[in-house]
Order: sequence, then structure tokens, then C-alpha cells
Amino acid sequence: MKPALEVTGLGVRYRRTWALRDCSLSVPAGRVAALVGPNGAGKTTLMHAAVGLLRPETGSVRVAGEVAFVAQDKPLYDGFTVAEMLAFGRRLNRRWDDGAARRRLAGLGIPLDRKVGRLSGGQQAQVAVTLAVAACPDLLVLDEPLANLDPLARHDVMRSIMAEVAGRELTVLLSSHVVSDLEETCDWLILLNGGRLQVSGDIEELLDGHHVLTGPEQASPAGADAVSVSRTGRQVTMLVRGGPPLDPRWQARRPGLDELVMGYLRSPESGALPGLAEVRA
Ligand SMILES: Nc1ncnc2c1ncn2[C@@H]1O[C@H](COP(=O)(O)OP(=O)(O)OP(=O)(O)O)[C@@H](O)[C@H]1O
Repeated sequence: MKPALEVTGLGVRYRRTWALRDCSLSVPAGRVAALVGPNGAGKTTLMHAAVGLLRPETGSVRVAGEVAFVAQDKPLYDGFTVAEMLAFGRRLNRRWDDGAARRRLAGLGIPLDRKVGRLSGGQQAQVAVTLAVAACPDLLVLDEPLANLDPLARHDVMRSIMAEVAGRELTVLLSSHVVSDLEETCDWLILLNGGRLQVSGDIEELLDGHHVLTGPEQASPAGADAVSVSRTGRQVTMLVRGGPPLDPRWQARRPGLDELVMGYLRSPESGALPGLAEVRA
């Protein structure tokens, strides 16, 4: 199956500063991909390149089908009612499912006659997602859709995105700083750090392919492929690629998504990047 998003050798720079360098990744169709990384890592830049908002300096980006984008600062007009925003979207988009958008808003209890500026942050995020989904995209790109939302609203927005993915063939790329928000929903991880791609792959495979080892301070697990090491008192905790060591002094367990992400962020020179040919649908 053709990937929904294919990025090859992507490099983007703003004047003299490279925001992204040599970035190659591929997201299979139907996946919900989490794009994570510290401030300034290049997440927004990658998204802008994916939706064609900027021209790369090197490499290329290919999207299979139509793409819809919700920018970080939610492109809504405060003085418009929700119904007027729908009318605006209908006029701007070739493919537009007005019925689905109205049903979605009704299901969320968002009144059509309410001015957007009078909606809560969570409702505004839901309207922005509804407008993007109504355009019937093949790839939905969301730049920090959960920013400034309380935990309940974050959960509701993620659940509503999941409902869209379950309903039809849709691929989602969404950025967030809160990894715990992504664990339930996302099945693909893309980690950027300092403009470089560090991790890209299926989340279950990545978690299966790593272990967290805990052991005594002086010991060093023979043959372990360490991603990062941290010390607390007399204990050493390591994130390693591959299976657990045979040495009985080390306790091994499967990492959580947050531990995997933190392990790589702590060690920007490490990477877990399958070759593009290995990406499976
Ligand atoms: N318009 C611009 N002009 C100059 N430099 C820019 C511009 N936009 C981004 N940059 C720089 O490019 C790098 C990547 O920025 P980008 O916004 O893509 O990061 P990000 O991962 O989305 O960050 P955040 O999590 O803070 O939103 C940063 O060093 C940033 O300062």
C-alpha cells in the first residue's frame, strides 16, 4: 500500500538557520502518527512542508490524496458564528461533507448560531477539527490541537479524532508536547530533535524493541545497546534497544511510550529509524 505521507531527504531553512535537515520518513495510510519533540525541534516546519505551506531547500514531500491542516493558532474567525464558518468552509473546499459536519457538531452539543469567539477553548478546537474533517481529507494534519485545553477537553478532542479515523480511511499527523495524551490514540511515532529525525515507526514495534533496565551502579550490562542512561542514588536505569541482558543483576521491563520518548530526547545522538522499505502498512 502507498504511504499516506512520504518525506525524503527533507531540508528546510529559514535564512541561515536549518530548521530541518535530512529528514526521511514514511507514514502508512490509516495510521494516527504522533509528532513529538522539544520546542524548536522542527515539528511545525515538518507539518508546513507536508501541507505545502513552504518550499523545502532539499528533498521532497509526497502526500497521497487531499490534505487538511489545522494550524497551531486555530484559524477561526471570532466574529463568525459556527454556521458561518461552515458556509465559509463549504465555499472554499471542493470536497465538503456539510451533513457530517453538522451531525458532528450536534453530537458535541456545539450550537451553530454561537459566535466562535464565545465558545470555550475545547469547543473551538472541536470546531477547527470539524471543519478540517468536513473537507474529507485523506491526510489530516493537526499542529498541537490540544494546546491550552484542560485534560477532559483534551481527552474529548482525541476521542473525536479517533472516531473519524475509525469511520473511514484517514491518516492523521498530530503534534503534541504531552505524550500521555497520545498513548491511547496514536499508533505511529515520529520524534524530532534539533531539526533531525530521531525516531519514526510503529509504536508497538518500538516498545517491543526496547527495554528499560534497572541495575546496580557499577554494573554494565554486557552487549546492551544503550539509548540513554540515568542514575538515581545507587541505581542505574537504562533505555536499551533490543532484548534484555542475561545478567541476573539487571531487571528488565517493556518501556512506556513516555519513557521511550524521554530516553531518546535525553540522547539526541541516538536514533531508531527503520529504513523506508521496512515501513509496513
Ligand atoms: N519563520 C521563521 N523564521 C525563522 N526561523 C524560524 C521560523 N519558524 C521557525 N523557525 C526556527 O526553526 C526551528 C524549528 O521551528 P518549529 O516552529 O518548526 O519548531 P517546533 O518543533 O514546532 O517548536 P514548538 O514546539 O515550540 O512549536 C526553530 O529553531 C525556530 O526558531
